[in-house]
Amino acid sequence: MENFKQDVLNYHCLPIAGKIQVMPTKPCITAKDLSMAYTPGVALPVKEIAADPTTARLHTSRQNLVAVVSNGTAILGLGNLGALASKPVMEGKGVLFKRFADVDVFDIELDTEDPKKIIDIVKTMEPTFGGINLEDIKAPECFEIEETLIDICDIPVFHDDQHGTAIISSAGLINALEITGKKAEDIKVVFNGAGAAGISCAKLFISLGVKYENLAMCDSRGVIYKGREKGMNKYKELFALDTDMRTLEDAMKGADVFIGVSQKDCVTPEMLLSMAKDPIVFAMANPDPEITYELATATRDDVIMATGRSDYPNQINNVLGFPFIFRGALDVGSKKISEGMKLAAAKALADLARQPLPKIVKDAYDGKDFTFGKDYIVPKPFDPRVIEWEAVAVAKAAMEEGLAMYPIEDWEGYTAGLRKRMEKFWCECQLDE
Ligand SMILES: NC(=O)C1=CN([C@@H]2O[C@H](COP(=O)(O)OP(=O)(O)OC[C@H]3O[C@@H](n4cnc5c(N)ncnc54)[C@H](OP(=O)(O)O)[C@@H]3O)[C@@H](O)[C@H]2O)C=CC1
Ligand SMILES: CC(=O)C(=O)O
Ligand SMILES: [Mg+2]
Repeated sequence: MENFKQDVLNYHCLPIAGKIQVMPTKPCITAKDLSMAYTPGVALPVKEIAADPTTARLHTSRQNLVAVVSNGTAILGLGNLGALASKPVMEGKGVLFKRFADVDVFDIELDTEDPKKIIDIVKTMEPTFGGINLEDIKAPECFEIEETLIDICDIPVFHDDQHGTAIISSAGLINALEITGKKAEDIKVVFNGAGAAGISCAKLFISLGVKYENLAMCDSRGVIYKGREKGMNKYKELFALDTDMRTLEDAMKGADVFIGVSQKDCVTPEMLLSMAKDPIVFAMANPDPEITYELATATRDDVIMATGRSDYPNQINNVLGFPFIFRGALDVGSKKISEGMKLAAAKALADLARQPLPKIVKDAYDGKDFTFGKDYIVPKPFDPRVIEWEAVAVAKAAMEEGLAMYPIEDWEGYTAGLRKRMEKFWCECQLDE
């Protein structure tokens, strides 16, 4: 553990501080290059864009540039540690955007908790970016911020902790239900955490067929029930149950599914033992889950267990979402990321996990094979097929909903282009046919 700590700090510090840098995409070596990149030549694209703003897509890097915006009020499960402390996570999101989907990122850490200020700043930055990924902004402020920005911006605005998490956990749920033979309409689901991630996951679960009355939501004060007065807001109110249950312990009895988007160690072995047969447990608090993988699997051998971490089976983490969802949305020039696009992403991920694994993925995981089942319900982030399945599904859904400004006609060509584009990250590997 001590070694890992030092390795992580060294990774961040050496050989240069931080995890991302800006690189030019054009040479600037000769006097002619200089006169084109900068004045006088640069005046030409300026005039083109002023005359027709859509040409910014051709003359600038805007269409491939996403702002990862945070104020550090809900950094992972570590809480409100402020804008500056959130920067390693936001740089990390930038690394993942680039590494998994070749999307460029500026991380923007805003030193304010005032939703109106955040809305104003982000809206003002719209000319710079092709999309906005909000990150680690706590509930309930995150809802107002995202809803308003979606309304007033002409580029996709997506709060990753809400929808990224909802998409991946929906993919995991679809497959865990298939494995256990349970049906969405019949299951009892308990949420621990009624913030950004919890509320959004619950909404997407409802779209998958889970019934409102079978969904018990808990927050730091326990079960959210009708008539509760303390610690409520209009988003929690949507899920208030007519029930006598008051504690997480009450809610867990007989439940089929537990979704943890709260804090570490909230779930005890006794709670897990009180769940129904073949329980599905997604303990997604980061970096430490609501119950550890070791404890959960030692407590019950029929559990389907997932965490948000990469060092255990079944990583349910929004890394499987935001890079690929933005890739698809940016490529068709979608102004929004709709419910249809989110569901398409979830279904693509669920379908992909059912396919046999190519060699490249086994190689990335020390030769291990993963077959669809209890310990492999969602694809691995290093699976190069994720971009082809998920970005394509998202782009197609945007087109079907009439949201695409730049529709794609040649899907084979687009998919081949994605594969080519990612080759620089996979240069030493070969895909099995
Ligand atoms: N695996 C993944 O991909 C992701 C995981 N997460 C994880 O989910 C967690 C929440 O993130 P997010 O929704 O953005 O944060 P928010 O701050 O928006 O919400 C946190 C919620 O957790 C509740 N909570 C806090 N402590 C407890 C507790 N002891 N018992 C029950 N509920 C509790 C809060 O209750 P109250 O409303 O009463 O304050 C609140 O409802 C974090 O641990 C984060 O790392 C988030 C996004 C993605
Ligand atoms: C994964 C992530 O976004 C979080 O835990 O907040
Ligand atoms: Mg987050």
